[in-house]
Amino acid sequence: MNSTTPQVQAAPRKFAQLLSSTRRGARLARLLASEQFRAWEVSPAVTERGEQIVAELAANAALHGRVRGRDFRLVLRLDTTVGTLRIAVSDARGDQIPVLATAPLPGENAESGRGLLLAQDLRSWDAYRAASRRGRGSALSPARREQLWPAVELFESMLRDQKAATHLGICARAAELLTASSPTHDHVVVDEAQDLHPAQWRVLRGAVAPGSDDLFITGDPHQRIYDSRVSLGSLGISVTGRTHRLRVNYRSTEEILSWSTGILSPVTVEDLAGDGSDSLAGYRSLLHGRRPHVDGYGAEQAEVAALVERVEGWLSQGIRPSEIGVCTRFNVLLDKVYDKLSAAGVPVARVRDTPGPQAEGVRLSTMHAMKGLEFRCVAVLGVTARAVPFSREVTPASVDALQHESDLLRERCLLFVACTRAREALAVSWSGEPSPFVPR
Ligand SMILES: Nc1ncnc2c1ncn2[C@@H]1O[C@H](COP(=O)(O)OP(=O)(O)OP(=O)(O)O)[C@@H](O)[C@H]1O
Repeated sequence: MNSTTPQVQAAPRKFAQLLSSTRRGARLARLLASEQFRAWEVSPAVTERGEQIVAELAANAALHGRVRGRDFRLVLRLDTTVGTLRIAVSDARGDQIPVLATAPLPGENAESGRGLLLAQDLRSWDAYRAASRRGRGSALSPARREQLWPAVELFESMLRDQKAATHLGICARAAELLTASSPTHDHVVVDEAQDLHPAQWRVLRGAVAPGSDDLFITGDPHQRIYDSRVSLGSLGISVTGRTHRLRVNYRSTEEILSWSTGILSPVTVEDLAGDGSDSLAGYRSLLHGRRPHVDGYGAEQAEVAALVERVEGWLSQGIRPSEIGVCTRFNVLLDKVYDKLSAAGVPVARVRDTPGPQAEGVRLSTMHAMKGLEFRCVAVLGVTARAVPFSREVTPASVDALQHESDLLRERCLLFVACTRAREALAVSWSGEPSPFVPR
């Protein structure tokens, strides 16, 4: 059996069909899936990927898992709780279970461990075989690398066939072109540096010649919400003796700041340059206000109802709707908030629709999209043990203990980012069991 899960937002549905283990059956699987995605109004981008996945898995079931007279099974499922489309193809050979990998495949976003290929700019089998994971994450054995390499080549050839490229692939190519040419810029200013991938750093490094005023970099390692661990020195960016730490916060009140700092206080965070640890010691605000409201509810409905009341309370104090931000881990809960606030006559606007500063409406956003924003009042909803950390985003400790810790830290930072968007008032809530990251 094979399965995979591209991301979408859709209502809960299931489709299951038995098909003959033949080329014709595999073709039919693709057509049926395509029809089903259309009926479910799945976005064209996800439909396209979904069709390819069904075609690949069904072809494998017909080719490698064939048993005369037995069908293979296609199951499509839209999961509303987290907004995923799950595709499962079970071949007819239930007696021959494939060997499961004990470690996850590398993703795109880290210097070592996940994303090794682009992070270290590895272009050939020889380079991949010799690459070091720099003591982070569990090492991949030569045998496992040998298994993985054909998948890398297959992926790249599929991209070539479709004349497509990944974002980081384009960065790698851009860096290559810049390295081969003269620098294109005199100065480069970088913000939110903590979330840049090594492939993106290489583009910036290539754009400007090393010098005293080459790169001006700002970032906060406590706000790292993507898996981008970087050693700037190894990318030719020297920061030693050139850094300045900003310790006064002019955005949030001391009450909001010290409560939010409690989210990160149990852990150590690697510094921006990737050569040591950073801390929030001495980080302070000159502003004062009320302590954050931190509340648990028995059910999500009650939590959303309380949010509506809280927003109405803020509005009655003369705060404009656009000065209020509401965020959640997932769009599913955000949709419910949207409906309830609208039903109560409160204007709303989604951050993903990039409303201009003049646009009316309480801003609704996922925690990820809150990065870099600020509001007079912020409500962070759905801070449950199930959502933060979100287990599907966390590598099991049994697979890779170091990656597990790193994934948990990223989820912790996400909550920190969401809470520190508030200037004057912060309300944090959940229903059922609270997130273990909520300070006690
Ligand atoms: N020296 C200052 N005096 C008064 N207000 C300031 C000062 N510096 C910044 N601010 C205010 O503090 C808030 C945060 O500033 P800014 O967005 O530059 O911070 P930041 O470090 O980029 O934050 P983050 O990385 O968390 O998004 C803004 O509302 C800004 O106007």
